[in-house]
Amino acid sequence: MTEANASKLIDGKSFAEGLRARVATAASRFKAAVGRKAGLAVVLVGEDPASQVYVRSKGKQTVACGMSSFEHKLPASTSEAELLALVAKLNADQAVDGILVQLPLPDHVDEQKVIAAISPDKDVDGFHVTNAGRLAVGQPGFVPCTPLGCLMMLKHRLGSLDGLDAVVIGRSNIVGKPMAQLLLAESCTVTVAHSRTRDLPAVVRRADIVVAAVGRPEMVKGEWLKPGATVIDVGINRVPAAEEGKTRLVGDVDFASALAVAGAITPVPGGVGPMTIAVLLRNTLVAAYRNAGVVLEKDAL
Ligand SMILES: Nc1nc2c(c(=O)[nH]1)N[C@@H](CN(C=O)c1ccc(C(=O)N[C@@H](CCC(=O)O)C(=O)O)cc1)CN2
Repeated sequence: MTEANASKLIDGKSFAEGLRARVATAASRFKAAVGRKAGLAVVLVGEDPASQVYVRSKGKQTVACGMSSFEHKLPASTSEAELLALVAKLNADQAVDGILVQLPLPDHVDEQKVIAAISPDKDVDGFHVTNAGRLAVGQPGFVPCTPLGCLMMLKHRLGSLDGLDAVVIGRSNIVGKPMAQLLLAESCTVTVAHSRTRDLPAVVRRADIVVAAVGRPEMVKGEWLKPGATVIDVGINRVPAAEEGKTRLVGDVDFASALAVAGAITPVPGGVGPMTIAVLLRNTLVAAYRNAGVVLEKDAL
């Protein structure tokens, strides 16, 4: 890669490392002030291989930052009632500041019901309708980790986002909608594009900021972009590799063609993904401070 292109990369891995270091400092201050570690409970139902990797990584990073990790691994046959009972137990547990139920859940469990059962003050995923509402009206709450990580990287790269045109491709509750809210709160002019959007390339070409969260491998092409645009690729898609039987990870953006046109871009892997877990740790610590009634230093995280 040329030096000019290398300078366009937004390195989520090293950004996440920096955030984790700040979380570790604030976690040790929390322990000194409150007399216990901040704690995160992660619940995994079933044996989805990717989810197992993410949950293991969450546990390891939680401990590495000086917080307590409580892992609950349940069989795929776990009933909705059993899962709801565990969530109720974790809601009442004083050692647990944050609760995360790894998604996706098996088909027989109603995801929305489970998310609704998590106390909004421990909902470090920011998926509860109360936190979605708080974000929509600009009240403090928990913001979903992936979009908050994207916003942190955008602000670090661009400074003020005031008045910029942003296009978010994808309208999921977990990424697209909260991402749009966050960009709106930064005074961007936001368009949310989706599968029914007419002439998507023309919509994308207007944007200073493109966030691709559509779940379709390499869909966004370089020729769609406004020259110099900042591109955040949320996609994590496993596709067949050139070598027989192997797979590789690609985003929702066609990286090679986009790199030639963009001003800045997140790679996959090593872009948005690592930030998702780092922001989870950040949210957990914020929850711990709030739940303990202790003030977290401004700009500590
Ligand atoms: N309850 C939740 N479930 C899920 C979430 C979430 O935020 N909350 N997000 C995703 C999965 N996820 C975290 O849970 C996650 C995905 C990807 C990464 C990551 O670091 N990806 C790497 C590549 C990893 C690989 O090689 O497969 C990267 O992009 O560099 C971290 C966390 C769905 N479920």
